Amino acid sequence: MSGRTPALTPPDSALAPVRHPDAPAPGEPIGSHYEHCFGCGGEQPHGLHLAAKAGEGVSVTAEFLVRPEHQGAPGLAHGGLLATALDDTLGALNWLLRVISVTGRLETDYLRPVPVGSVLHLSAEVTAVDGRKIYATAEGRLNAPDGPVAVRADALFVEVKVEHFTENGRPEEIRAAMDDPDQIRRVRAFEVNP
Ligand SMILES: CCCCC/C=C\C/C=C\C/C=C\C/C=C\CCCC(=O)SCCNC(=O)CCNC(=O)[C@H](O)C(C)(C)COP(=O)(O)OP(=O)(O)OC[C@H]1O[C@@H](n2cnc3c(N)ncnc32)[C@H](O)[C@@H]1OP(=O)(O)O
Repeated sequence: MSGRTPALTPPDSALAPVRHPDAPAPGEPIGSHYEHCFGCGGEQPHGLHLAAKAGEGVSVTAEFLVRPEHQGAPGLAHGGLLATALDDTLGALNWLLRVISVTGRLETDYLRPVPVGSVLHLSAEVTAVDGRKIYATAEGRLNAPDGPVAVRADALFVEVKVEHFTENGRPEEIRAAMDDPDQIRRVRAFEVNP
């Protein structure tokens, strides 16, 4: 069902995505792109703590345990957080392409309520690339990798340079990131992209 609106439909000129030769092997953890990220950062106490793994081709998987602090209605996950989980899983695809990109557009379908205590099994894959535009799709299944689909999304990510962050982020966080050797190492991984 991807490509539901024109903005998310790859043009005929779009290319099939190519897995970067240095992408993590299938099953390997991808790691957080930023320790304070709300989606995947380990240093973010209120975050979702998503841990993505590389899949086959240009795909990733992740798991999200829905906790009481994620509620929108009694005992049910908030839809915005579910969109965040999809968005962050899609963001992990950057490591398979070795391209830095940000979400330009995210369209989400909510198919089933997601109770607190559920584990959402997320998967995402790039479907096409057209210049800087990366078309991708994601879904979240309830409690098992082959459980019922509860949420899904189509997305357009747009490739950016590292200046997207350094020129727009609040200076104090940018300075801290640039003083953090681990963060610099993560960004450098993208600079070898041909
Ligand atoms: C030292 C510190 C470094 C820190 C960095 C840390 C780690 C780096 C490594 C990886 C991490 C990277 C990302 C994070 C990953 C996961 C987190 C989850 C993902 C997110 O949470 S990420 C945050 C939310 N995200 C934003 O904060 C974006 C705000 N936004 C913008 O910054 C601009 O808006 C931008 C850049 C999107 C485009 O701007 P732009 O000027 O570069 O390019 P332009 O506008 O020309 O668009 C080019 C072509 O995309 C088409 N296009 C654009 N937008 C579209 C839309 N909405 N719908 C349909 N088509 C669209 C145009 O139509 C055109 O298409 P065409 O070429 O065919 O004309």
